[in-house]
Amino acid sequence: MDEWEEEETTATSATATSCASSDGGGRGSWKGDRGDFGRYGGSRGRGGFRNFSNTDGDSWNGDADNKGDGFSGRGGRGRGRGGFSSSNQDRFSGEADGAHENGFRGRGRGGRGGRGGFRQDGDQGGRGGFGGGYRGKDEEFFSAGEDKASDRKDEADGDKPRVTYVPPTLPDDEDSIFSHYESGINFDKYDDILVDVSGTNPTSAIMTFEEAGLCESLRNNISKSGYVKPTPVQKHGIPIIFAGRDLMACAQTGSGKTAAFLLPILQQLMADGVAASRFSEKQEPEAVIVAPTRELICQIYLEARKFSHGTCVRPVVVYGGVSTGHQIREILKGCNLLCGTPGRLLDMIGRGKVGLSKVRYLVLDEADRMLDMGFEPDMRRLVGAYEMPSKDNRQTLMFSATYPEDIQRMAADFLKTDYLFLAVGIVGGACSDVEQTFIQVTKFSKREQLLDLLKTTGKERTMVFVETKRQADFIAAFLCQEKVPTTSIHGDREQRERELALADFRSGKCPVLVATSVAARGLDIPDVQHVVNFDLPKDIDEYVHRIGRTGRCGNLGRAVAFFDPQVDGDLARSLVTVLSKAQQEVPAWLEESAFGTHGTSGFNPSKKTFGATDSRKMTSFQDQGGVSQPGSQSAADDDWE
Ligand SMILES: Nc1ncnc2c1ncn2[C@@H]1O[C@H](COP(=O)(O)OP(=O)(O)OP(=O)(O)O)[C@@H](O)[C@H]1O
Repeated sequence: MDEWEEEETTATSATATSCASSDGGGRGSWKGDRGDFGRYGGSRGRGGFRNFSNTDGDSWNGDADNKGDGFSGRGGRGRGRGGFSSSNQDRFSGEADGAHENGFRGRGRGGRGGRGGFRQDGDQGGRGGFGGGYRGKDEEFFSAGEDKASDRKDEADGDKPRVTYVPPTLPDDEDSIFSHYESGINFDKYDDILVDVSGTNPTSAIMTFEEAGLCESLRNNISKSGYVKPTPVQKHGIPIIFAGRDLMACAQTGSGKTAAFLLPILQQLMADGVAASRFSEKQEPEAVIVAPTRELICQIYLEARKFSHGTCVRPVVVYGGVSTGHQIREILKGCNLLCGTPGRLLDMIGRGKVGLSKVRYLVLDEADRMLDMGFEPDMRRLVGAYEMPSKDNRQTLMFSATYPEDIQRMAADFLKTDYLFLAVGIVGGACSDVEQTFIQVTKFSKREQLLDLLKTTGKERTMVFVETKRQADFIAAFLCQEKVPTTSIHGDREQRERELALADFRSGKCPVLVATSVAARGLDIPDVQHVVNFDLPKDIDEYVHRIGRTGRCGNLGRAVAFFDPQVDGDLARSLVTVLSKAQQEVPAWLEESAFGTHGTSGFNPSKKTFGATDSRKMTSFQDQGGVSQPGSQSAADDDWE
């Protein structure tokens, strides 16, 4: 066996993930009201909530056959030397006998950590070199695997569980590849959105896909995907990329940013006759795309696979929680466009399976997230990696719906000085197709309010966002107990559980998905009619991304937020700003909470960077009322603010 080869388990051996099953051992108890989960663990060595599925039916049958099942079993006992901290300020000590962030008390052993401490997914965590460990709220469990010697030592020692999960083989019939949901009644209203391109010598927009001069296979794939005309970010973004310019693009959630970068990249690779070759032990992709979460990068990969269908360009995806050996074998079949989460991508580079010398395009999706404190070091490692062309010798493309000013300034380090800034609509603004409602609550009334709400939504797909992984498990368990078919996704779940949870949600088997911020960005799930912010996030951008899981591609959506004045007061001003910029009614009580009893006269919306535009400009577009015309482009450095 090669160093990376390992025995694998396939998806067929995955345990169930949603609404209660019974393979968890059957000894523990779930004490619902106070969040005391007792021995709420599940399977060996993970200490997490996992037997949460009723594969036979829709609702969780908490009283009878599952009594004692599901929420028990043996939790993980970390024995790593490191620690685990997240932005939730929780801390897991590897010595703590399973009492990790979620407060689950595991029994028995399992999940022994290496140096990275808590190591949910084995081969991603705790390697030497970068120190490893869990980094950031609910996201990548990371290691970059530079220290191969210590990797091998870990593996040889059997000092860490090996990730053996191999995702199910993707269906390769055209119906599956090109399945899509319909754009909504407001799709044409995209054309009314103000667009601004700033920077020197901006390019002209295209109005149709025909004008883009795409090759036939790409045109066919676009049409099989149901795309008739480009969205504004595509109209402007595609020619900018064709012109070889670096780009920082901001457009509202669900407005087609993925195709805006994939189509021109694929077109240019095809035009240049790039073709995958399996005759190399080290693959050299021409394009590298990074995104912050596993599910999002998989989705981007599926889009790339769809658009490159029937061509010689081969996309590959790498992300944590999945067998490394499996992913290396996929890479070695040929790789022109590599999609990856940062930790696993750096790992593959460190292992010498991926070379960067041919990289022409580097794409950061959810760029503001990729450059914030959690991922910035990885991004700097990536651009500084051996053979990675300098920024002058590659095209760097950044996309997001939000761009805080400080992040924009830092992003400039990664871009050529003459990059273009594309703003479609209000930078950082919420999608106006999402109707936002706020309900004032107290901490103790939230669960009942949620239940009442879900009774009115019936089987419509609803995402319920909470702040912590423990809360996600707790609320999901509570809903299941109340016979609401529910599943959950968060960073403590194994990858196969995360994938199954999403699949159950997509299929409608579990129409309610309780999620942490791991699902806040980018996920494009058809027919999500509702988003509930059970807990509001601390950050307004996070709120904008969360509610953007509904109301996508011209469809209408609804977002309900529980506002607890004791906890959420700091967010009130930003919320008022988001609501008013999305032309939605601001409840008087929220305004009062934001500005006191004296009303809003003379207020300066949000101390935060919301509403920022191209940071190279000094004032804000919104604050000046905006002078750009729909679909217009400002000339170089036009003072459109
Ligand atoms: N021109 C188009 N015509 C029809 N549908 C489109 C078009 N462009 C994109 N879509 C579809 O719109 C949906 C949203 O696109 P996408 O996921 O790229 O949005 P996004 O802007 O990246 O959102 P987010 O900010 O949440 O990441 C997808 O289902 C995509 O296939």
